[in-house]
Amino acid sequence: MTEPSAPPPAASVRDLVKTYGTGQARVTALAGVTLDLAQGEFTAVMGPSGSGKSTLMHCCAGLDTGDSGSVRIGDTELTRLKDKELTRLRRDRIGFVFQSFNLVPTLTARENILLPLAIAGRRPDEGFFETVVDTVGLGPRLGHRPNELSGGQQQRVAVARALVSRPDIVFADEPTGNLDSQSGAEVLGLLRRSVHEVGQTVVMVTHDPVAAAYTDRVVFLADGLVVDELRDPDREQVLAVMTRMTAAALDAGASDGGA
Ligand SMILES: Nc1ncnc2c1ncn2[C@@H]1O[C@H](COP(=O)(O)OP(=O)(O)OP(=O)(O)O)[C@@H](O)[C@H]1O
Repeated sequence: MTEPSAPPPAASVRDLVKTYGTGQARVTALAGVTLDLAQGEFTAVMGPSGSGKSTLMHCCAGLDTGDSGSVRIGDTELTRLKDKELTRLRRDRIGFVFQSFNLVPTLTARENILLPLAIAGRRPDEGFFETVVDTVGLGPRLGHRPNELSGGQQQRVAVARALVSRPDIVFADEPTGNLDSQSGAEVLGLLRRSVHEVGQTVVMVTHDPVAAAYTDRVVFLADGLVVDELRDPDREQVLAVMTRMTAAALDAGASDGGA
């Protein structure tokens, strides 16, 4: 008899290297990242500007490819997929939330939420649609167009759109970057509920220690490598790691300058 095995990670990255440019303009964005993202967990990716956060997220989401190493979504190895298969994987198994909402201005909130399913030719599961709309708290505003909604409400529509197809993993790139703190808290609370109540896997890039404190785990990048992580973080712990990383970068800069 075989033992029941633990579920595979929602995403796993092995020795991922990504460079941009050539010659003197060559930049190493990812220098060999290895990382597992567990199913049903809310993970934040943090690190200084230029540390590789967006590149890592884009490679994990099949929007960009590394030079070497591997990226899996579940047990699908992305580097082996042809363009069409990658497009289908992004459409069917991945959800996105962007800093700038990216809603279609001529469609209502309801139509925006259902758009990815319509594009995929899938019928919405009415029960789950209601659950998502309840969780997002948009009921009376579903008939409104984006320009009739506040920034926070627009981002909640974008989160609902990412959740409604029940993707294997949702990638959120600074989802609260354009929001005031109250609206940001609503969006973060929503993402956290989607993880803890619906079992969604969410990965979020953020610069904000308050946002990171909503997550189960924070992974810190510096110079294209994972350098630290925290479990069940609070804001002070996140700030302490960020301060330590800034001091280490200043030290390294000072010794480079002295060399
Ligand atoms: N298309 C590109 N062409 C050239 N260099 C790039 C490109 N995209 C990213 N880079 C470089 O790769 C490195 C990592 O960039 P990336 O955007 O992943 O960092 P980040 O941590 O997301 O930064 P930020 O917090 O400022 O958004 C940086 O040095 C950046 O300048």
